[in-house]
Amino acid sequence: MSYSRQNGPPDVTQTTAEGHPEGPRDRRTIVLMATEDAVREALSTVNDPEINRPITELGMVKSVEIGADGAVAVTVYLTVSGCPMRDTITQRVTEAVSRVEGVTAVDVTLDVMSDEQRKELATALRGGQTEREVPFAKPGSLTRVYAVASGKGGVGKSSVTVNLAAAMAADGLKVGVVDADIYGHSVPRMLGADGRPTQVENMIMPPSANGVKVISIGMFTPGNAPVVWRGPMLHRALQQFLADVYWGDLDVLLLDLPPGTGDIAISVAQLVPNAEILVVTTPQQAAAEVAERAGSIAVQTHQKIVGVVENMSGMPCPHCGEMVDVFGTGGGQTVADGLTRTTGATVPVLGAIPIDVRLREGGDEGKPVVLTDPDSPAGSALRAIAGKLGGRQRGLSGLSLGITPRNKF
Ligand SMILES: Nc1ncnc2c1ncn2[C@@H]1O[C@H](COP(=O)(O)OP(=O)(O)OP(=O)(O)O)[C@@H](O)[C@H]1O
Repeated sequence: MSYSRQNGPPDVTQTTAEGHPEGPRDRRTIVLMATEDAVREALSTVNDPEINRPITELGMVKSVEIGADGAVAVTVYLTVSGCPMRDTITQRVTEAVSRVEGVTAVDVTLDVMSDEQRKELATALRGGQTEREVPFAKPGSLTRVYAVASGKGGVGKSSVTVNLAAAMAADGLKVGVVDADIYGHSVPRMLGADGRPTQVENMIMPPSANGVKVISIGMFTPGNAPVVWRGPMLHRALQQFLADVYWGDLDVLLLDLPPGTGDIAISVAQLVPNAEILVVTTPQQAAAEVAERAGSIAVQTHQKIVGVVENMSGMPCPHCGEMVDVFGTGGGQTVADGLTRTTGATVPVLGAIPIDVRLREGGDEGKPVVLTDPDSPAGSALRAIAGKLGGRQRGLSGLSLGITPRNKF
């Protein structure tokens, strides 16, 4: 169809009926033509899958060209070459642009950011800060940080961490997990996070699974190689996980600590002094004594203990349903009472989780029981604890209230 000057350029986005020399009843359709503004607006609805912010804000749209036939060519910058999200980004861009009126075809070309562009992006993601700093330790931080500790290994600390994280994310909170159990990292598998983190300059994009962002040393070691690191290296790794990972605005960050009272617990206290300690123990008295020792490190580091979780608290007999106290009873309360005495602040038992085969299976398969079987005894106990921790008020201490004192005249 051709257009007279009178009708204007063919960038009109509506169909009209108007007068025509051949008679008023002749109905003409003006070809719908996409505008660059409309295409860019559509692109602003496309989030980068890892950073979770619009690609337009991240400087990822290199160019937009619209042909006379309505075919749109978009060139998108990837943050790194071989970005694992390239297909997702292409698909999202194609879908968003195809929805713009007048677009007849979409062609997406991928380019890669220069070092300079990556630096700018990393600085922008740090909120303009070029220096590395731990965002959760800043006075205005609204993220609640829980360091999950235990005395002995194998008491279910990682299982508890992963399930609490998944339950809070299912409740709509933005949740991250740092697998700080450097020697026994198991969180990614338990959460089903098998992706590798992408790096933009020295900023790391954490993979996410079941709505939870997660970072682990296991994502940086080849295969199942053991990590043989000493204190200062562990400290640097933890600092990187906290300062160099792009977490975005989290409601809750959970740190899965190694068992015992080692270097990492002290590093956590230095790097995130506002982290609150969550102690996991079994009902066994011997385990409780060690757990109490691990918890009481909080006295030296001046950290708060948010509570105790008793895991493996009995097992329902598969034949009669009666609870069998495989690991004895009372360990959780013993730890809570002991820590209350040591710290002088009330330390509650937040809940007791029974032994449940589904919890173990969920961990092996990367499907947390709180999601697959939320009403199972273990699932509902974990969800109740998550509700207590996730529902707590964010701290306001040290926050600017945005009040400007009035001048006195
Ligand atoms: N309540 C439970 N019911 C059944 N199995 C459980 C329960 N809690 C944990 N497990 C299983 O016990 C094993 C140890 O759990 P997990 O790895 O979470 O412990 P951990 O304290 O983090 O150990 P470590 O610190 O040594 O890594 C896992 O196989 C896990 O699936």
